[in-house]
Amino acid sequence: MSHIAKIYTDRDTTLDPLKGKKIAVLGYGSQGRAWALNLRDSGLHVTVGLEREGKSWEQAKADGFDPKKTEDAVKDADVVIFLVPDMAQRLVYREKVQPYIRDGMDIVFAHGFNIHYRLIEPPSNVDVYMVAPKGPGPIVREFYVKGGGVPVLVAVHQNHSGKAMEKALAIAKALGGTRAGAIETTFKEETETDLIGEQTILVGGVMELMKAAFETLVEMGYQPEVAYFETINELKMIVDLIYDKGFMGMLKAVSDTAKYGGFTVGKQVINNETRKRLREAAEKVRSGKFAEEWIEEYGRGSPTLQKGMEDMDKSLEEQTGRRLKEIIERGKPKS
Ligand SMILES: NC(=O)c1ccc[n+]([C@@H]2O[C@H](COP(=O)([O-])OP(=O)(O)OC[C@H]3O[C@@H](n4cnc5c(N)ncnc54)[C@H](O)[C@@H]3O)[C@@H](O)[C@H]2O)c1
Ligand SMILES: CC(C)(O)[C@@H](O)C(=O)O
Ligand SMILES: [Mg+2]
Ligand SMILES: [Mg+2]
Repeated sequence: MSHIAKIYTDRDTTLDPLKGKKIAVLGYGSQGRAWALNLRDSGLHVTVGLEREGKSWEQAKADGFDPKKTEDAVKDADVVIFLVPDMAQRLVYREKVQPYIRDGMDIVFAHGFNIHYRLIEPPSNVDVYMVAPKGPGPIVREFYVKGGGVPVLVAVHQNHSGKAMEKALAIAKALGGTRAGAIETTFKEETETDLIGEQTILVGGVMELMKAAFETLVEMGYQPEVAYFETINELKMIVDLIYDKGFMGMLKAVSDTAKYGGFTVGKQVINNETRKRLREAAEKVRSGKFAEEWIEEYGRGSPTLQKGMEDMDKSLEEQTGRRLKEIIERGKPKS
């Protein structure tokens, strides 16, 4: 199969389609704060819309915004960006956005969940598009401030104006995304790959593999501090090498003993059985069954999510990490 993705960079993009437009950023959390700050620093007109006064409201004010109630930010806006949690978007849309939709408004997402699974179905007289950063919100901000940018995916669901992709690319540019690159995709591809990625590797897979390795060493009687540095702290350095220089660059930096053990034992730990389960998890996303399960869990007050957070907070690995924080901080490069 030969396919080359369409990738846009700063050279192919302009902020013009959004200049002078009023942009409402709904939510001021992980992505909301990064988007509001990056878009404002790129010269766009941003208003932060929030449900109520509280932590986000205070943070937005501290960052120099004058936050408004969601509906007030929306009433005035040309472009409405959904950066509240995925599960909260449907209600915010129904109660605070839908009543104020005007012809030619833009509805924008950072992840396709609510459109792909039809939880939000905007009318046909608006543009619906997505700019999905391939990285956590604080990194989207950090890279931008340091002159770089986190790569993004861009997609158009509804192109009422005929200019939806140009506007998606303008947001991608203002976010810093096109300093790296913006890959064109669909809501379906972004939604499914994002969920599969975060479950099987980025969040779920990495966390469980680190925990399993740490707990195995501790069960065998090794010191938790030694186990922490071995199975959790050093992973960043290995991943950074892969990030900077690819797998070959990483392999060249580790010993032959590590290469040989890695090639042989890695495949025994992550074996065909693991790949089968990875595929099953991916199919569960693709069939919509995961979305159904998550919506149901959220409807019950997210008990599993809350327990996961509580258990992790109390875990020996997290406690050990906290105890070693001073040492880890002291060792970090200073520039
Ligand atoms: N977190 C990430 O790094 C990341 C990366 C890529 C895409 N996304 C997508 O960005 C969007 C926002 O995710 P996030 O992780 O930044 O969100 P978040 O959990 O950090 O959002 C918190 C913000 O939403 C507000 N909020 C919380 N509950 C709410 C409710 N019930 N109703 C209205 N507002 C509420 C909070 O006050 C806060 O301002 C999602 O679509 C997500 O999939 C997130
Ligand atoms: C940062 C991630 C994991 O890539 C994002 O997809 C999220 O949902 O937070
Ligand atoms: Mg995600
Ligand atoms: Mg993601």
